[in-house]
Amino acid sequence: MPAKLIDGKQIAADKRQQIKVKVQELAEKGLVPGLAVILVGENPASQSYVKGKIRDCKEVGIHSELIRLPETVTEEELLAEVVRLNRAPSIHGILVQLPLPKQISEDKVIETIAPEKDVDGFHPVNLGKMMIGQDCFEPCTPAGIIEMLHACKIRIAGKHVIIVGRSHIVGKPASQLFLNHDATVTICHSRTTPLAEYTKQADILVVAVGHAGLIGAEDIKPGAIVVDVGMNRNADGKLVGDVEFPEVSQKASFITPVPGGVGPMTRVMLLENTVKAALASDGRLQSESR
Ligand SMILES: Nc1nc2c(c(=O)[nH]1)N[C@@H](CN(C=O)c1ccc(C(=O)N[C@@H](CCC(=O)O)C(=O)O)cc1)CN2
Repeated sequence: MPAKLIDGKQIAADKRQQIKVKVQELAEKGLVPGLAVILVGENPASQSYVKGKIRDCKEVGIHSELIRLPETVTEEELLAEVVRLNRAPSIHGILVQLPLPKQISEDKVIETIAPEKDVDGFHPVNLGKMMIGQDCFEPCTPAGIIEMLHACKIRIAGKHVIIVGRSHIVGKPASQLFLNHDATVTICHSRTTPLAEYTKQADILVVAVGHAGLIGAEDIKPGAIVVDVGMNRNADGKLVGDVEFPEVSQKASFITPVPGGVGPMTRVMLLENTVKAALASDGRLQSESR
């Protein structure tokens, strides 16, 4: 029987609706959540992702500011912008779109964002808190994956989760989040050989490498739950994941599509983190933020 589709687009749309209601309630209490997005340069993919984030904010009533800086901006100038936003009372969340040009240290930029405004969840303070199970901003892609599994009533506790990819944005934080949800976690990467010997053991397989066609039907066990985080353009310019969807969907029990799977969830978790940051900033409403 073919796998059930995990419809990230629909799950994210439902969640946006809930967030919109929450934002309206907060606005009535005098709190309008605010997100600042910094976009450096003209990378077409980044421009399109940022446009989507600003559109999402408008849809749910979050105040947004887009700060565009040229490709040639210096690290000092970018850091000064982050410091200004750290101090801006109407801004509760700051996101610097990645990747950044090579003259700028991404680590330095992320470490300059105030942890309480780090709605991307990339600051070492938030990553450290996540590691020890404290309340924090969880990185949007891993948090979105957990959220979509919950929405499909897929139990995580006790499952063997195999994550292929060890990036700071997805693989590493995803492994920690799954562990926090009582999964048994294995991380695989470019030096893991033979990869298929590992992926075939997964109850839940998360693939976040950026290599089209990396995982075929022979690489999974029957009934596995497959989450495809990959985003690649094929020869026809079509967006595809890391998983061979037509064949893998015949063997898996659940599968996420690309597009329409993890991507929309990443976007909606940013809105959720921004509302959380706004709530935490307001002494009157702090009890609602937990
Ligand atoms: N500061 C950050 N930079 C980057 C992040 C991030 O979480 N924070 N993640 C990625 C890009 N990204 C968000 O910024 C992102 C990528 C893709 C999507 C998405 O909705 N994809 C759609 C397809 C879009 C298309 O057609 O091109 C989908 O999968 O359906 C959302 C967010 C790197 N940088």
